[in-house]
Amino acid sequence: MVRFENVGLRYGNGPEVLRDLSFELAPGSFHFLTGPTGAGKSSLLKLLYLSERPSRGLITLFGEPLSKVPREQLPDMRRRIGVVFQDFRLLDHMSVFDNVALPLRIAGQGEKHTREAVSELLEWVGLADKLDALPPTLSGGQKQLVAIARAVITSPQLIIADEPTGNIDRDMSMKIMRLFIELNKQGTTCIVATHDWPLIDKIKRPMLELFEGKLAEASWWLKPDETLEDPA
Ligand SMILES: Nc1ncnc2c1ncn2[C@@H]1O[C@H](COP(=O)(O)OP(=O)(O)OP(=O)(O)O)[C@@H](O)[C@H]1O
Repeated sequence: MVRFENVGLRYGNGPEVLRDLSFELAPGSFHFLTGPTGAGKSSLLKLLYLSERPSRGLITLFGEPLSKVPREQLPDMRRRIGVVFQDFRLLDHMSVFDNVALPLRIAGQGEKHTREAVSELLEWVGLADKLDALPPTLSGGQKQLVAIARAVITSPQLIIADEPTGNIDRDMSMKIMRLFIELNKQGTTCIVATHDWPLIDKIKRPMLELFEGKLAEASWWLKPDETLEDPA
């Protein structure tokens, strides 16, 4: 699904903020991405959702080396990726319904299909009663649920979340993580950047750990005999 080979990233003429990254995310896997502030987590995710290009090394996404994908095909590739941000990035002047519908409308889907898909997803995240609400009237957790519904409405193969539970209370954080786990069980590959150690500890999934732009040698991985349990 994703392969990095000796990838480095620098912004402009600055120093490399990511160095010698080599790893693979198998189709259907779930990984946490951790590391201290400034270690490069968001930068690594930007490479994954095609918002930055590597300064060196090779990234292969969906089996295709990115350096060989023509620029005009990048939007198609981007549509196979759902992204969730810590600050939600909802459009405040649009209703919850319209925010979630937006990716389908941009893709030119018919209104009947869009209505059905949006209703189903808002039911799934537990916001069926908030269709007409404007984002500023929602709690942080509810905004994140809307952002997740919007991220998955195009049925992406890869979900990328950058600190999705930052500033969200514990119960809602668990609910959000359960949604990612449900998506993963349906086959979506997930990578979730977080500092939330209690969540990581509870959910027990493989982890990529960044320190000063490099992957730690001793990232913690599930032992082969350790069973994955659903969070309580
Ligand atoms: N657009 C940019 N231009 C220049 N430097 C940047 C840019 N974005 C990030 N950086 C630098 O890259 C390094 C890694 O930043 P990044 O945001 O990827 O870290 P992070 O691990 O996500 O941090 P945090 O946990 O605080 O969000 C930092 O030194 C940061 O200053």
